[in-house]
Formats: sequence, C-alpha cells, structure tokens
Amino acid sequence: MPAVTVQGVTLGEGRPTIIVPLTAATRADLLAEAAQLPQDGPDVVEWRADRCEILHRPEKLLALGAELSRALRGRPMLLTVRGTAEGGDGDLDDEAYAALLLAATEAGWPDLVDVELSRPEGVLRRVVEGVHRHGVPVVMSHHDFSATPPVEELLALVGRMRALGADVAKVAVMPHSPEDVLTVLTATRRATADAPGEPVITVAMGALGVVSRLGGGVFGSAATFASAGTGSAPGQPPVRGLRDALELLHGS
Ligand SMILES: O=C1C[C@@](O)(C(=O)O)C[C@@H](O)[C@@H]1O
Repeated sequence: MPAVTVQGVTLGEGRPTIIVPLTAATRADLLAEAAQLPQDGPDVVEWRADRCEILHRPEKLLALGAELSRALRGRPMLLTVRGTAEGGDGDLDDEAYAALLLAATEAGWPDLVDVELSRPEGVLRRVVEGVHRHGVPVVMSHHDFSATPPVEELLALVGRMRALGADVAKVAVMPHSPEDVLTVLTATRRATADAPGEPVITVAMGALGVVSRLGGGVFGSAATFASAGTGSAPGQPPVRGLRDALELLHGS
C-alpha cells in the first residue's frame, strides 16, 4: 500500500505526524480556534464536527467545513464525526453518518476522513468506496475508553480495518497499568513490522498513556494527537511540548 500523503504531508515520515483537534461548538469559536493555531503547530488539523452545535443541519455544517478548510490555508484537514458510542457527541444514525461523510467528500474539502469501525459493515463499505472515489484516504478508527484489549485483539482490529479498505488504521484504548501501555506499543510494533508502509495510529489514553503519545513513533505509530486548547481526549499533550519531545526522539 502506498504511503498516505495529503497536501504534501506524508503520515509518519521522519517523525509521527502531529494532529490537533478543533472542538468548538459554534462557527465563531471554531474559526477563532483555527486562527489561533500556532504556525509551527499541527501538521494536520482534525475537525471534530460532532462537537459542533449544527451537526443536525447538514447543509450548514458542510458550508462551515468548506469555510474552515479555507481558513486552514492548505493545512490538511481530517474530518471526524465521532459517535457517542466512541466517546464523541455525534448522535447521528448510521444513514445520516454515512450521508454526511459522503457529502463532505463530494464537496471536496476534507483531506482525510475518519470512519468508525463500529458502524455496520454495509455502511463501512459504502463510505470507504465513496470516499476513495474522490481520492481521499480513510482513517478507520476504534476507541475503547474503558480498557486495553490484548495484543492479538488489537492486531485483529487493525487487520479488519485494512481488509475493509482503511488507508490508516487507528486504535485508541484506555490503559490501567504500565503493562497495558506496553500492550499498545507491542501491537503497534507488530502491526507495522508485519506490514511496513501500511500506517497505523495507536493511542493509549489518559495520564498513563502519555508516553505512547510521545514515544509511539519509535514503535511505528504514524501520527499522534495533541491539543492546542481544550483537546479532545484524556492525555493529549500540548502541541508545543509534543513537538519538542518528537524532535528529541526523531530529530528535527
Ligand atoms: O481518534 C482520535 C484519537 C483521540 O481519541 C485521542 O485519544 O487523542 C482524539 C480524537 O479526537 C481522535 O479522533
């Protein structure tokens, strides 16, 4: 599988790609959040559209996505509509979820689209096919906010995502011990050693997992999430500190 490159950014090239989520609820706050991003901050911006107050007004939301994309001035945008089952605020049913992702891709502004593995297989196939038709890579994701499954289970999730056509497989789980963090790093290493060139993003969330956000790239994670304000998940470090840590680990 070829490397995933969006707007000149190749995921995981040199060091893990830094992704910063924007989580504002209103148009004004969202555009202000985008304007305040540090110039040397994120490589990719994630729009957590599920946090937006107009989530249920698709036409308005699509127009805002286009406006945000222009405001990012060429910085790649990952569109995420995180469902409530996966720790987000998006209570769209499967059909509305699929329609929104497909309409956004059709409109041409997301550079990457997050697709949740927990959606029914028919929905996944339709969305992946529709997003790919526009040449946009799919980041397929799975979240477990309560626990860390064993290595083999994490690898099975990555395998299933790849089989469904994911360009990037992303797994975020909650560790309860240092061993859980090692489980995530071991799965990361095995998933990438088995299939070099097929990017994975792994995250151990919470305070225990911060080391995975800083050091995951050493084990093969292609990207890491950082906050430039409120953040979107437990344990996200501030973008500036993360960038410094990645420079120490991977060089500038
Ligand atoms: O999937 C992820 C990873 C994440 O949950 C994290 O733990 O950093 C943050 C989310 O915004 C993103 O969609």
